[in-house]
Amino acid sequence: MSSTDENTGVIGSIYRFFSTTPQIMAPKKVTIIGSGNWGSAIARIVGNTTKAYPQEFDPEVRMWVFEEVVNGEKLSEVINTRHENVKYLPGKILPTNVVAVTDLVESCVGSHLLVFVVPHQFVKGICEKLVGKIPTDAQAISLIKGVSTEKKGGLKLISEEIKEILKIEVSVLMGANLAPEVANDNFCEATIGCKRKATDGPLLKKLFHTENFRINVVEDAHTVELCGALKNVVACAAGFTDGLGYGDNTKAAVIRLGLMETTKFVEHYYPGSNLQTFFESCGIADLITTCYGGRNRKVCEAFVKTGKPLAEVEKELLNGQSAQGPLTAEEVFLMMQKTGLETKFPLFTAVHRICKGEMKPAELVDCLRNHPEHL
Ligand SMILES: NC(=O)c1ccc[n+]([C@@H]2O[C@H](COP(=O)([O-])OP(=O)(O)OC[C@H]3O[C@@H](n4cnc5c(N)ncnc54)[C@H](O)[C@@H]3O)[C@@H](O)[C@H]2O)c1
Ligand SMILES: O=P(O)(O)OC[C@H](O)CO
Repeated sequence: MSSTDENTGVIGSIYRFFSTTPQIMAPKKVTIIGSGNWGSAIARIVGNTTKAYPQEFDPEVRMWVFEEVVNGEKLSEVINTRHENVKYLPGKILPTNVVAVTDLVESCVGSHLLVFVVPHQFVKGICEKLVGKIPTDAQAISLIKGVSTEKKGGLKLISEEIKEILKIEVSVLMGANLAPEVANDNFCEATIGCKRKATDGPLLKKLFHTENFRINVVEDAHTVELCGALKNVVACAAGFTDGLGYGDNTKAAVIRLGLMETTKFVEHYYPGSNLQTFFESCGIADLITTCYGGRNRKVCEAFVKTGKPLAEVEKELLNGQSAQGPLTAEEVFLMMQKTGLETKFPLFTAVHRICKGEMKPAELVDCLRNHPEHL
């Protein structure tokens, strides 16, 4: 269009109308990528908030389901007819506007808000399948607690992995959120880490904030995400000390030393983090809940008590759910090893070595006793 067309006649009027009138945004379509224990619990919230804010969100929420057959029935069909994820969140009804879709690409086509909530080892493969299939102006929020499985050294967050592959903005949501308790509508808090807090924060908050799920939005997204990932490693240590028969004082020491290592780790990889972020739900609160009530704790306690391999106890205790701590401990250890940092993080390192059978669980307490925080 020439500058003359912009200023004169009917075309000029139309041009001026569209360039001066605020754009009416179409309601955004939301897809939940994942339908495990947390994916299903969050679908109960997102299904309701999208209905409550029709100007902001399209009320139909698609949920990508990794198909499996449960008691002779396809899980996706059970979800779409009885509105219950009978395998990963039995006994809790999902809102009827949450629709299970088994084709990943189909579940995301036209969606402007992608909620990633799968065990972290599956993220890369999922994102690669979505390249070129989602709107270029889509954004994502990751609820995944883990780090990238990329093993070439250096640290890569899950949000960075998603952003790198899909070229979209990625925020995170972490917090003290045991899925069964959230699905029970018990009061709790969560933290959204959003680098574009002013522009994206309000919409993301609307998608998750409810009476019983209180959201705080902060800009320090790297810290929020790393707190979520590393607390799973600390939870393993808590499980080991539980398995060894130590009490709550020992667990409190695990939590405190785990927090000290977490702050140091974040400071090493993302200098300039905000100390206040560790006092959000994603920080100290998640450490507490996970070290008392989480699956990582449970599996690691049973590992010590039974002497069975971790994979076996996970299978026996979690019915297809996944404990992310041992894998995260390995990924974190490999990153630290590259730069000779492992001695500075003895708790993280010990968790990895115990999971791998290179160290006896009982040696963890020596490691806590000689922790650099006591020197
Ligand atoms: N469960 C919780 O209490 C909770 C709370 C907060 C955050 N999180 C985090 O949320 C993320 C997802 O956890 P979750 O509890 O929803 O999952 P989950 O532990 O219930 O994992 C099972 C899910 O993995 C899927 N799956 C299995 N094989 C797959 C494959 N090859 N490809 C893709 N998916 C596959 C299953 O279909 C199922 O949906 C994790 O990072 C976890 O740390 C969990
Ligand atoms: O059951 P876990 O150990 O995966 O922990 C679940 C949540 O992350 C707790 O906030």
